[in-house]
Amino acid sequence: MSQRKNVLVFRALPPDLLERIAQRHTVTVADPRRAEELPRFLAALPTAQGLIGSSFKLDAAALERAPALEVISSISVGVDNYDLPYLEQRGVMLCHTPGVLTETTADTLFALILCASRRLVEVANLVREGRWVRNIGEDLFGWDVHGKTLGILGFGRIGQALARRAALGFNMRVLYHDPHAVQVAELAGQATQLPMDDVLRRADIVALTLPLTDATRGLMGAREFGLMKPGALFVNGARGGLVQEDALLHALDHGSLRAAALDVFATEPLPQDSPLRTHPRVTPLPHIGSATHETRRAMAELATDNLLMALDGQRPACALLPRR
Ligand SMILES: NC(=O)C1=CN([C@@H]2O[C@H](COP(=O)(O)OP(=O)(O)OC[C@H]3O[C@@H](n4cnc5c(N)ncnc54)[C@H](O)[C@@H]3O)[C@@H](O)[C@H]2O)C=CC1
Ligand SMILES: O=C(O)C(=O)CO
Repeated sequence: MSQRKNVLVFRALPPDLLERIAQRHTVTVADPRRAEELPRFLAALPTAQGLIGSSFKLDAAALERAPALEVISSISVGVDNYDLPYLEQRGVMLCHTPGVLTETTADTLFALILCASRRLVEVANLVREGRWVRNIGEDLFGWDVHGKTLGILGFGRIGQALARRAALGFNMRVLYHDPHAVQVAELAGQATQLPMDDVLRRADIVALTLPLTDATRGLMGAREFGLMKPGALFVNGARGGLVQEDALLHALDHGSLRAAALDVFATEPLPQDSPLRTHPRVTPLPHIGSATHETRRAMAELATDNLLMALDGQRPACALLPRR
């Protein structure tokens, strides 16, 4: 039996998974985003050997307070909340949850495309608010999705799952840009790799499915929105920091972007005074890409497995750091 260690759980876990961890290790549960739990979180950091959670920025300054740390098990595939060079230099293991959320997140992205194109929220509100008093007219018509060209920036797990839905289910042409992508057999002939600017110029719908890193921060700015086709739809299901939000708003109000469908924002939760919250041509979602019962459960299970393996001195398949 390996040594009992200190685990700090910084996001709610299902009780049975918490119990699995508690059978082997000493657990503190404290969500630093709740003001009343922050003192407990800070008090547990100095002795924590394992951290498990998500949606909280753990930068070098925060992690300096955790000198005993051996592993962070993130309940997410995106790892932009962590300072990777710092973790690497300290030799802290970082694990994440790739794969188990791919299909659900691609479903969400496709739902966003359909929602914004067919103006589903707008017309549902019309019915709810008792404003459906005659047949709707052209002012509320939407735009077809089938047969259009979808541009995908980031052709990894989620980008490819989105492409499958588009090409195989909706007869769409798929253009993508990804410096590291390999063509997937089932999409051969239906998805074409192009330079990013060409994807932007030619797509009716542009979707972001790439990670937020120092190299991709602010990727979509005035120049990039300016390259997009007049009347195009912009969809972000990856990270808000990929987009210069002022440039997006400018493209909506003064450029020729038709609409934006966004699951993610530079600051989350979206501030009350953000113009993106109420813009009539923005469909905003509260970062629900992976938020189904089944998928969140699968993510929590995988993250728990990763944590327990790492604390046992093994390297889980989902370890990103230390690099091999
Ligand atoms: N909205 C939500 O709830 C969710 C958001 N995400 C976000 O989606 C991202 C992607 O997830 P996966 O598909 O699993 O990751 P992945 O690693 O399988 O795919 C990302 C792809 O982006 C590519 N890429 C990197 N830099 C690029 C660039 N400059 N231009 C074009 N492509 C570039 C990579 O080569 C890779 O193929 C995550 O990092 C996360 O931030 C993931 C899950 C849920
Ligand atoms: O896993 C991620 O990166 C998310 O954004 C939430 O599922």
